[in-house]
Amino acid sequence: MAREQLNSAAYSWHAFAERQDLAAALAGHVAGRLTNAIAERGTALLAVSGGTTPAKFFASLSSIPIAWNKVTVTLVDERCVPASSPRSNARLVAANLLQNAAAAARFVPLYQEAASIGDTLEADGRMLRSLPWPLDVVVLGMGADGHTASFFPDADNLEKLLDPFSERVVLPVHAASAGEPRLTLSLARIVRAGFLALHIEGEDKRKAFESAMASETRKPIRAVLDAAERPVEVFWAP
Ligand SMILES: O=C(O)[C@H](O)[C@@H](O)[C@H](O)[C@H](O)COP(=O)(O)O
Repeated sequence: MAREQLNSAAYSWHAFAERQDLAAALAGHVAGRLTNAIAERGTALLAVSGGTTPAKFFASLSSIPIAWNKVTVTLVDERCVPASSPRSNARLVAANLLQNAAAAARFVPLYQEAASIGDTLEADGRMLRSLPWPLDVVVLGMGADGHTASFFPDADNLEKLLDPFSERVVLPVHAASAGEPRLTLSLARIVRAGFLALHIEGEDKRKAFESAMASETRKPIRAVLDAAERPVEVFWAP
């Protein structure tokens, strides 16, 4: 059960005593939204984040018996590394989400090895534009620096990444703090999602989120909340 629920115009806060309880609750919400989308339009489009936080949530969601054969899964962002790399978000999703019932889902990666990032972008742009937009569900993570997706505060094209009116689907990211070059869905695509969740764990991230909400300096996570068409559902556990 959620321990506390706080609301503001930009977000709803759902706190859980245990990370496993959060994983089960978030998985239930996401499965319900995907099922509604399939009922309404015959298909559902889900974008998930990578990193170290989502594994429990992915495992819980993978076991829920919905019409996964009508679900397309893609990534919020990706490191520009081969799918065999331990840094790959596609590898994380394959190993943790596209299992059990969810193995029937279609997965569309963000990054495909190519001669250059430019070639990748062109191929991705074509492939991703063919997806059944808009996103029905997006699950974001957040770093302690207030980044989400690959909207890193030190990205050399941050203004373009955070443009809520961008026509772009996927954008390249070069940021010293990101490690390798990244690809990310544009903020404009993310904020139109029917259900936008932020999944964070630990005291550091709770403090980072609260700081980003209170700070005059607009962190990327705040830009997403401000531009979101619906309140963002924040799921947090210690
Ligand atoms: O590719 C990524 O790393 C993610 O998409 C990124 O946005 C992630 O959600 C945050 O960096 C939090 O990562 P952790 O879950 O590892 O703290």
